[in-house]
Amino acid sequence: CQEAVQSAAVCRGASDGSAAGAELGFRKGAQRIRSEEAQHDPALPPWFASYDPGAAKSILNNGRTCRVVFDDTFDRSVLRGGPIQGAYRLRQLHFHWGSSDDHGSEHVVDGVKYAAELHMVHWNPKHGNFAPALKQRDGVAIVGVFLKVGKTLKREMKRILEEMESIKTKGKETPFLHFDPSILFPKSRDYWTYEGSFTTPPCEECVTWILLREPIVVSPDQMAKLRSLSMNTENEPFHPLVDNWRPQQPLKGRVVRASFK
Ligand SMILES: N/C(=N\S(N)(=O)=O)N1CCCC1
Ligand SMILES: [Zn+2]
Repeated sequence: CQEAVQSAAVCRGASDGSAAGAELGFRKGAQRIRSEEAQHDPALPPWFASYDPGAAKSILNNGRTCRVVFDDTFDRSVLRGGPIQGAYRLRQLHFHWGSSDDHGSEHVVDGVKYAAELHMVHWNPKHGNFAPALKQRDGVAIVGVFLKVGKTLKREMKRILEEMESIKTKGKETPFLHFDPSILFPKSRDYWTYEGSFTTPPCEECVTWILLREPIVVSPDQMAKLRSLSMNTENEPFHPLVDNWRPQQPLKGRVVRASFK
């Protein structure tokens, strides 16, 4: 079943798989980052997240990931600076992870696969709503954070992981209030950025990726908590929710910029 999760979600060119589609699809899917080839851009400013803890609403299992949802009806929790213009609203965060610690991230850096990857999805309110923003090249900005397994636990992940019990199966959702997700960020604000797409089909090419260089460290128990989720509903046979990552796509000549030397 995990294979189905992986293979069903490869981002290709146009849905008809045509050559033209392949050309158009050059932004699709997560990328392999080669730090040597990333171009340091000294003009790239720092990025800033100013999140209102009161914007947190709920946490859910949709059978593909665990997602925390935020109120994005006004500029309440926003991302600014970095490669984006203006303030993008935080809509949700979710994770991708593997069945073991040696894989799970959607981006790969110099051949390194991390155990998991956190995505914080923001959208550009100049496009009115989230749905129309998906049709725009400057519609969405996603901050990606790698999770590495180490000896220490990430205390700031505790609240999210404590909720795994109550969202064990697909379709479960529970209130999740007073949470500022900026506590999940690593110390360093160094990042890579490139113009890409969502990693799940139809892989809209509307995403400015802001991929943080420094991973956060979580404990083996914390990773096990994430892997304790199920893909199935409570009335279906058990299928562990693991390997919800997508195969990386070749960069195809796209430029990845680095905010650091
Ligand atoms: N694929 C996605 N995010 S991701 N994995 O590219 O960050 N999304 C699809 C709709 C909302 C977010
Ligand atoms: Zn994602």
